Amino acid sequence: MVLNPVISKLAGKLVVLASASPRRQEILRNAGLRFEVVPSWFKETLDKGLFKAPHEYAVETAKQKALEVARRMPFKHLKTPDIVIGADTIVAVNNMILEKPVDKQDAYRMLSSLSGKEHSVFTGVAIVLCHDKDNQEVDYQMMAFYEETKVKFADLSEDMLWEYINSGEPMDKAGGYGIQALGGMLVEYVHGDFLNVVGFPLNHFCKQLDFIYNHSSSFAVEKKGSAHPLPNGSLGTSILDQHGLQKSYEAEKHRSPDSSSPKLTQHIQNTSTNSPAHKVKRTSYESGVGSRSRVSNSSKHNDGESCRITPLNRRQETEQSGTENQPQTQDLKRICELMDGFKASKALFTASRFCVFDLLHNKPGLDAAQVAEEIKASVKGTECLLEACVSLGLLKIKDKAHPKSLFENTELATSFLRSEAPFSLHGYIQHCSETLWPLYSHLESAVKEGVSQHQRVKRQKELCQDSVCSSQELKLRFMNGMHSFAKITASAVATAFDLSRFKTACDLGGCTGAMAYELVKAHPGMSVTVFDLPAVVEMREHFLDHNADNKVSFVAGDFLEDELPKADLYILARVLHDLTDEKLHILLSKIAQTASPGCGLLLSEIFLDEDRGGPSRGLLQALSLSEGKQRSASEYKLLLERHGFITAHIRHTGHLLDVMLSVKA
Ligand SMILES: C[S@@+](CC[C@H](N)C(=O)[O-])C[C@H]1O[C@@H](n2cnc3c(N)ncnc32)[C@H](O)[C@@H]1O
Repeated sequence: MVLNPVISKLAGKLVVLASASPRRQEILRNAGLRFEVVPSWFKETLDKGLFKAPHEYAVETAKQKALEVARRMPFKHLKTPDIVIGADTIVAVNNMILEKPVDKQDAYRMLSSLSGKEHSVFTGVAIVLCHDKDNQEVDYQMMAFYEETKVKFADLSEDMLWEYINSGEPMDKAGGYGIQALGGMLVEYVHGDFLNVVGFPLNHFCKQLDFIYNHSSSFAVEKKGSAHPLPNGSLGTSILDQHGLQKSYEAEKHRSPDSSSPKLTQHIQNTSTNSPAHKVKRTSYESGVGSRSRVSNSSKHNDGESCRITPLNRRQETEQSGTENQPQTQDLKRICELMDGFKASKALFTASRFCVFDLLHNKPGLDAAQVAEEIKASVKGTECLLEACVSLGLLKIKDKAHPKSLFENTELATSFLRSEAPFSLHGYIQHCSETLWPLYSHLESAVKEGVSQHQRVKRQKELCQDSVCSSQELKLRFMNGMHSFAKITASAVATAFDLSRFKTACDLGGCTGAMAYELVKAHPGMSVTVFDLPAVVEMREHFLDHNADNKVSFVAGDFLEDELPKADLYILARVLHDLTDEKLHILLSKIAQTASPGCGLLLSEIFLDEDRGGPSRGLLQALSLSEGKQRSASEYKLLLERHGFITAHIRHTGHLLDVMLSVKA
C-alpha cells in the first residue's frame, strides 16, 4: 500500500505496544500496523522536579514504559519482540504537568485550570529495537521523540464542568479530557497534530520509522541474526527545534550501565536495582526486574516463576554449549506460546466468569484470600489465578513494597474486562467460554467429519445433565456475546465510509441493534431498521438504547424467507460467513430484488488475505466449521457483483472487522 510504506516495513515483525490505551491502539490499528499489546508495569511516578521541561518528563516516561516491556517479554512471555513502542501523553499548562485525574475533585481542578486558556499536549514516544544475541543476551536500541500540540479551551461554566466530569469521561485521560469524544465540545481550537492530543502522534512516528528503516545506518534493523555490528555507547543526541519538534533523533545504544544518558541510567537503576541497564542476560532476569522487591517478599511468587522458566534455562545452557542455535530457540518459544495459548484463554474465561475484574474495580488492592472469600473459591486456586492474570497483563500488583500481593486491574482490564465498561468484552468472553470452547474441544471430530460439533456438544451436555441453562438463558448469552463484540466494532464499521446520503438503512441479522444505534449516532439523518429472527427480536428490551429509540426500529422475520424492509442501505455485519453458498445466494438475491439502483450494501466481515495466509482470527474462526466459510475481499466482491452490487470501497480497518461498501448498479 503506497500510503504506508514505512508501516509495511514492520510486517512480519513482532511489534509490541507497551500501552493499554484503547485510543493509541485504535490509531495504530487504523494505520494498518499489526501489533501485540503488552501494557507496561512501569509506574508513572518519576519525580517531575528532575525535568527542565514538561516534554522531557513525557519522553522519559515513554522510554521507561517501553524498556520495561522489552526487558520483561523474553522472560515472562518467552519471546523477544522486534520493536516495542512506548508512549506517554501529558497536558502542560503554566509549566505544570497534568496527568490522569485520580478522582472527580482532581478532574475539576485540572479542567478549571484549563478553562479559557491555551495549553500544550505533549506525547513522548519511545521506539525500542530488540536484538537477540547468540549468548542469550538481548541488546536494545532506543529512539525517542515527542510532539507538541496547542489546544485552547472555551470558558467553561461550572455547570458544563460538572456535567462533563459526571459523564465519567475525564477519569482515564491526561489533563482530564478526551478530545475525540465529549471533551471535543470544550475545545475552541487545536494547533498541530490532532492525533497527538488523542494519544499518539502518528505522523511523527511514521517519520521516525522512515528514518530508522530508510535513512539510518546506526540502527540494526535487518532480520534477527544478521544485525549490523553495533558500536558501544550513545549513537546520537536529541536536537529539538524551538517548536518542540524533534528534527534530529535521539538514539541510545543500551549496552552498559554507564550509558551516555545519566538520567536514563538513574531511572533504570531506580527500578531495576543492580542489573546492567540495557543488556539483559535471560537467565538472570529474576534479579534484575523492577518487581524484585516483591519477588523477594513473596517466596511463593518467586517459586512459581523459577518453576516456569527452569526448562527454558536448561535449554539455554544447552544452547550456550553450542549444540543449538538461535533460530531454534525462537521456534521453541513460538511453539510454547501455541501450546500454552489455551491456558491463557481459560485463565481469562475463569477470571471473567468469577467477575474478578468487576470485584477489583470496585475494591482495588485486595489480596488473594480476600478475593477468594468474595468469589467463594479456594485461596490456593484464587492465588494461582490472580498471579496468572498478572503475568498476562490483566492484573497488576498495587503496592510492590507490601508484604502481601495486593491485586488491582490494569488499564486493559478496566477498559475491556469489567462488565460495566463502555467497551466491555465480558459478554463475548462468556460466549467464547460457554459456546465456542466446547465446540473447539471437539476439533478433532470436526476436522474428521467436516461439520460443526454443535450437535455433539448438545448431546454431551444432555447426557451429563449439564443443560441447566434454559433456552432463554442460552439466547441471552448469545445476544450478550454478539452485543459486546458489536459495541467494540460498530463505531469503526459505521464510520468507515461517508454514508450521509443514505437516509434509511436495514441491518439484516442486526441482533441487539448495537450497530444500528452506532449508525444513527454517526449519521444523524439516518434511521435504521434492525431485522432479525423473531426469537432474537423478542429479547431486544435487554439492549435498548433510549437515546436513539425513535431512530431505530425492530422487525422480526427470516431473511431467507420473508419480505425484506425497503431501505437505501442494507447492512450485513458478520452474517455472510455463517451461510452456505446456497443460502448466501438466496439472501443476496432477495436484497437485490428489494433494493433500487443506487442503494448501498455495507458488508462487514474479517476479510482473509488474498493468499488465504491470514489473518489467523479468520482462519481459526473457520475451524468452528459452521455452515459457511471465510472469504477474501475479492471473493465477497465477486459474489456481490453476481447480484448486481458493484463494490465502491474496501477498507481493511486493521481493527477486528473489515468493511466493504457496494452500490446497486
Ligand atoms: C453472528 S450474528 C451477527 C450479529 C450482528 N450483525 C453483529 O455484527 O454483531 C448473526 C445474526 O444473524 C441472525 N440471523 C441468522 N439467520 C437469520 C435469518 N435467517 N433471518 C434473520 N436473521 C438471522 C442471528 O440471529 C444473529 O443475530
